[in-house]
Amino acid sequence: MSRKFFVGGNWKMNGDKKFITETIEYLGKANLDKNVEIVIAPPSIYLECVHYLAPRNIQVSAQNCYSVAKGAFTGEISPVMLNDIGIEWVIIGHSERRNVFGETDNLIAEKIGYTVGTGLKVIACVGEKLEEREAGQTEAVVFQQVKAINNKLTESDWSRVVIAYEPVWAIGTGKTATPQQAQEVHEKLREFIKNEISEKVANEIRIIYGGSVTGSNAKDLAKEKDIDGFLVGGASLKPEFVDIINAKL
Ligand SMILES: O=C(CO)COP(=O)(O)O
Repeated sequence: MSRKFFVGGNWKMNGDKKFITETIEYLGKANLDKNVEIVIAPPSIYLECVHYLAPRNIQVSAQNCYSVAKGAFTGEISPVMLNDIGIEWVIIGHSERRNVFGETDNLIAEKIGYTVGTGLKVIACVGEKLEEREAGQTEAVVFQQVKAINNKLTESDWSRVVIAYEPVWAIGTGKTATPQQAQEVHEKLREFIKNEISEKVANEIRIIYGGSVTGSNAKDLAKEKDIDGFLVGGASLKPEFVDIINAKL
């Protein structure tokens, strides 16, 4: 079963108009692996601008959205409105949303369920904290996160979802999971999905890794059989993002 390699660049709350112009120009000129699905996620205020400027081989993602179409939810982003401006992807459940903004497994599952129903595609993030890993709870935590999402999805909805395994201890810390550590969790997640959802979903779903991915560690991570791509934070703001996209070449 071959799954298309997927590389997402999560800019988080970074970038300005000058950065966008320069980055789009740089990515537009770069030689990018044609077999890779590439998605960049700028802050919401720049979504339309990046969508307008981005070369055709690069899709655009929001970093978050809410679980209803419209209403009295000051400051929130509607999946229906993302569709309206031509955005195809949304990151939901990022660890910064979970840990800085207190989003629960349940809220994240609600958001993913609603968003996939509107026709958008979702990068659903899961991952354990350092203390959970040290307590031997990694599997229990990520399985529970996936289970909560599955409660809100049908089997066919999963074709619109990419799972990003992002161990919280590896995000923005420079402490990348080793290829073996990441592969181990990815493999277990795939097995869990096979038992909990279906063999088809387990075979087809992309499970990508995030957490201090760089131009120099991407190649080794990309060799692992259950690592189907990356969700990149800091390095997606730098020219080395191209090396990450091209990690399979
Ligand atoms: O959170 C991440 C991507 O969503 C990872 O961030 P870093 O690549 O900066 O560790």
